[in-house]
Amino acid sequence: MHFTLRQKVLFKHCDPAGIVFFPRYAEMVNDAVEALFDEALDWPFQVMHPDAGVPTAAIAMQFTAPSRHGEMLDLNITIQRIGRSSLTLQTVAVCGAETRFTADQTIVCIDGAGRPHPWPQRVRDRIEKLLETAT
Ligand SMILES: CC(C)(COP(=O)(O)OP(=O)(O)OC[C@H]1O[C@@H](n2cnc3c(N)ncnc32)[C@H](O)[C@@H]1OP(=O)(O)O)[C@@H](O)C(=O)NCCC(=O)NCCSC(=O)c1cc(O)c2ccccc2c1O
Repeated sequence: MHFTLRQKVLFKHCDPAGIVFFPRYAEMVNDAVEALFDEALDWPFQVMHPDAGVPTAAIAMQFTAPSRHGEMLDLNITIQRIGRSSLTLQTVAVCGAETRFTADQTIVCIDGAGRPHPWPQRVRDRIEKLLETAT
């Protein structure tokens, strides 16, 4: 694991059944990736834009147990692979010892025109350093 975002389950995340509605999980994953870029990679989205971006090219999610209002989730991100312009990540959301969902995702570094672009060397160096230090 390379980065964790702690997220309390809020009223806005829950459906009338009182459990997190799955699109809110996708937003939580994006929030965790945004925090990864800000806090671990020193390339905050607000600095990245408008000359670059990191859209999601592919994502698959598995939901293994429901989450309820007030619970605390840890979104644990593991960087799995860096390519020329792609980055493959896995986010596992846990509440205590229980896994609530897993997201396998590939993001792609793009330029201002929306085309794939190699990771800036400074960012690649930080990612490769993180890859050496998985916990
Ligand atoms: C993402 C694309 C620009 C890729 O374009 P294209 O397919 O033409 O690129 P290549 O074939 O050259 O591949 C480049 C690179 O990507 C890898 N890749 C491409 N597709 C996939 C895939 N389906 N699965 C896995 N990997 C893929 C490929 O292997 C190459 O890897 P290398 O490492 O070898 O370079 C284009 O497909 C595109 O524009 N797609 C639409 C993206 C989109 O609309 N996503 C959803 C909404 S946007 C979004 O969610 C979003 C979230 C954020 O957090 C952002 C943060 C900051 C900025 C923007 C954000 C954002 O838009």
